Amino acid sequence: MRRAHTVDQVRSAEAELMARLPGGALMQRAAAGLAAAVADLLGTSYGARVLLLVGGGDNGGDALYAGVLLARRGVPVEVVRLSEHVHEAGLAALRAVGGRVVAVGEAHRPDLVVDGIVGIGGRPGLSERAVEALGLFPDVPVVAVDTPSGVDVDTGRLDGAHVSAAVTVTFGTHKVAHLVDPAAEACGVVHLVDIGLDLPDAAVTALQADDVRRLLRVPGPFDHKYTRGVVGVRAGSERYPGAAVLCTSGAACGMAGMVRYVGSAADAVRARHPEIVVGEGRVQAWVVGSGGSGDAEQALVESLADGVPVVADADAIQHVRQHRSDDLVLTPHAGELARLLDVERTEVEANQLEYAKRAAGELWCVVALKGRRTLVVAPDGRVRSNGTGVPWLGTAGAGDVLAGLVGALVASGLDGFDAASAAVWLHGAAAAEASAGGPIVASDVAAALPGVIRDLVSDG
Ligand SMILES: NC(=O)C1=CN([C@@H]2O[C@H](COP(=O)(O)OP(=O)(O)OC[C@H]3O[C@@H](n4cnc5c(N)ncnc54)[C@H](OP(=O)(O)O)[C@@H]3O)[C@@H](O)[C@H]2O)[C@@H](O)CC1
Ligand SMILES: Nc1ncnc2c1ncn2[C@@H]1O[C@H](COP(=O)(O)OP(=O)(O)O)[C@@H](O)[C@H]1O
Ligand SMILES: [K+]
Repeated sequence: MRRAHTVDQVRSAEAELMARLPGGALMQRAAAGLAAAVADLLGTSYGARVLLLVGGGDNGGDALYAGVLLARRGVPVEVVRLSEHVHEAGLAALRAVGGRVVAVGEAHRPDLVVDGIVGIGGRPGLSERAVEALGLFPDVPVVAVDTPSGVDVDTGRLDGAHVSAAVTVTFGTHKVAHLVDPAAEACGVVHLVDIGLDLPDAAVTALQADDVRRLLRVPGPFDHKYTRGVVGVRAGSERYPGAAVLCTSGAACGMAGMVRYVGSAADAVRARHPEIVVGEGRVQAWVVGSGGSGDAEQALVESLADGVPVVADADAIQHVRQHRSDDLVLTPHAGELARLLDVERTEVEANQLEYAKRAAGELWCVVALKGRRTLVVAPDGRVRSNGTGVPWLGTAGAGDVLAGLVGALVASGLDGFDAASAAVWLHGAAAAEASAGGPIVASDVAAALPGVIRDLVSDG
């Protein structure tokens, strides 16, 4: 499990640890991890240069002490100071090993820029001088120290100018901005350096393969189709029969013992999946709304009447205020969540954590806000951010497959929060597998699911 903590949580843990260690020890640990990551990126190329952009806080101190370690290994290091007062001892140590302070405009072209402008003490946005310094070598990759400067660390929002890093080296734990878009995208690849912090429960987590494996229910010797769970799908319409096929394809990933289908696209569903049973019957979970068009409200009402958990997708989502349940999973994209909350789509895209939490709290349900990093939020405020997937997954019908998959996992016995988080992980992994770097359509994602699940459960 990857864990992200808030700035306050990190500061308390740091204070506790610092009280037990000699002064400056944590900064030395951070700097050593940072220098190692930078050296790795520079590789063996002789004479590779590093430019440090250094602000007035301890983030700049980390950058300066990492510069010391790099300079000792023969790397030419230059520093642009972006504050009147930078970490004096760090600067003196760097000068002592040959590091040079240069004015903006005097710097040699570096192979890497190190962003030590601000870290967890930073406010969103950047000063004009910082923007100017970053603009000197726009094509040179940036390694961000702890967080890309300018992002809102506790929310993942972007508000004004910010660093876009190729790599972010962070200390002690991930921060929320590393796992929540749009800031997460600005972090590039995130590398965590352990500095020995003792931390409380995380604000945001990200499941890894082992976590998903532990959640999945593998059939035992005495299981049969009914003990494994039956998932019902009410999806598709005259207008969108394909959504019924895609949603049932996700449901038919093999994790439930049976899939039932109710709706107007029965012929298309049967033609693709002869194993799917058409017609009403007992189910352990319903999936409703994918491509449901005008029939979605009726489908939602009928599904809720069964008193089992319901996954509401697409057209069903806008009706959940009128038809409430306390065992509901919503799978909106930003546009659908915006409609539910009566705000603009761009607002939701810019404040993903806030709006996903708002909907989960207001409607007391699980919300999976789909996107590059899908966020799954429980009504009690727990948040999981998904790290699998590829941009090729942004293709019509991919959401229908996901809704069916969430339903299958709920029917197999997972609660809505675990089902949604495991499903988005598997869905993203299946997309990556199917894509292998190239284009895919939604059916390819569904087709790749059993193989991804097989590899996962047989790996453990
Ligand atoms: N604590 C620890 O044990 C450890 C901490 N570690 C490291 O310390 C970092 C936190 O250091 P920090 O607390 O000194 O804050 P930091 O992020 O450097 O910035 C604060 C300074 O920036 C300024 N400023 C703010 N916003 C700004 C903006 N938008 N644009 C420009 N300036 C802005 C603000 O000045 P102000 O404007 O408020 O006067 C203030 O001077 C942390 O991320 C990690 O790297 C590691 O060594 C491990 C151990
Ligand atoms: N840039 C992206 N990177 C990774 N995944 C993406 C990206 N864009 C969209 N996705 C994923 O693709 C799926 C699209 O679902 P959705 O928007 O509901 O499409 P549809 O309604 O056509 O089925 C979601 O699972 C979403 O998380
Ligand atoms: K930084």
